[in-house]
Amino acid sequence: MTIRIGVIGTGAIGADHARRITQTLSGGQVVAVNDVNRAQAEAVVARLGLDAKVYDNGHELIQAADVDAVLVTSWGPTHEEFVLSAIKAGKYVFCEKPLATTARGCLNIVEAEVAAGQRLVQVGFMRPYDKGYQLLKQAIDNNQIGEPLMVHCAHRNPTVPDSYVTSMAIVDTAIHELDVLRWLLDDDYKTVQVVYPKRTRHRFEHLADPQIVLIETQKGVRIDLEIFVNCQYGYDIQCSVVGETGVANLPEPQSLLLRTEAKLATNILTDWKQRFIEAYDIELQDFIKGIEQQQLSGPTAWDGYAAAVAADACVLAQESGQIEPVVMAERPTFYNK
Ligand SMILES: NC(=O)C1=CN([C@@H]2O[C@H](COP(=O)(O)OP(=O)(O)OC[C@H]3O[C@@H](n4cnc5c(N)ncnc54)[C@H](O)[C@@H]3O)[C@@H](O)[C@H]2O)C=CC1
Ligand SMILES: O=C1[C@@H](O)[C@H](O)[C@@H](O)[C@H](O)[C@H]1O
Repeated sequence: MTIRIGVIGTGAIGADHARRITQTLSGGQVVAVNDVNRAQAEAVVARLGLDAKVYDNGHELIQAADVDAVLVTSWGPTHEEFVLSAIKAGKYVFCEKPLATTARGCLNIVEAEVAAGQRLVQVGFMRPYDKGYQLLKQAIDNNQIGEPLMVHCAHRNPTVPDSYVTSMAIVDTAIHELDVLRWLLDDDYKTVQVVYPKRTRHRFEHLADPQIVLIETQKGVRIDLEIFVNCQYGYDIQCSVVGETGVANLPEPQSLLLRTEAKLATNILTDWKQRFIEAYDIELQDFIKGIEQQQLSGPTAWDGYAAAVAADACVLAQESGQIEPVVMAERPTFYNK
């Protein structure tokens, strides 16, 4: 059985997901694409040699009888309407982060999915599929470092475009940590605060960069998360969990270690697409497998909501300079593990 997939938004990650479905994964075929920039959708069809219809409107694509499942990879503010439309049509939907740009928007999706009575939504949080994060989780779950007490994280991008504004450090970038740390620690968040170090000169005037997010979890773990999106030198993701009896560090991506010209050197990646390439493959393969088995198991709409609640609190904290509470709705039993 081949799952017929429609892709809404054929920009950077939409095109990359279409490529992996077509060239790397099994069980799926891209049969429909849509982008507000039609020429871009047509270019992706041509470049990947897809046998896919180009739709003028994402909602029409969702309704199409020959589309079994939908990938929402358009800009964040459009996600909620497309995911709701897919749920209404009873179709499986993989939505890139953020599930919606506000917690309220995510809750609308949660409520629609619960009312549909079936898990239809998987959120594109790929880090729980990353082998490095899985090793970290095993170390914690197997009590190799004792009870986690503190986590030190860094999320560094070499540069960002000038359309990137201060709140995007949270809703676009830190959202990955806000998701993966809940999963890693099996915990939820209690409070957040954002503090601003000295600003780098390698940024646009409107952007506060870097930023440090300070988080307290419900179990009392303290997290410091550095977001530095114009760090110049590479795409660098760090995570170090300090427990009562040891420390577990996120492994570096595999890279050749060179001894030459009196130097010990290894390359640092510069592109998020490469850093998590395997995790993206595995998450989407898992989505396709989940549809085949009619049981999705990846990050849920509730996970999307939980990250968004924390993100909303962080954005408030960016503006207030205060410690802000993270207040979640009660989790529907539908999402019990
Ligand atoms: N999981 C991850 O690591 C990553 C996730 N993302 C997420 O994926 C989404 C897309 O990001 P990128 O591909 O980097 O952006 P992009 O700007 O390269 O592509 C987005 C595409 O969506 C199209 N689009 C916008 N509104 C639309 C609408 N109403 N209907 C149809 N098409 C529409 C745009 O024309 C554009 O081609 C964002 O939500 C972003 O946060 C992006 C990069 C990495
Ligand atoms: O999701 C992503 C981008 O949208 C975001 O802009 C980057 O900061 C992240 O590192 C990348 O993983």
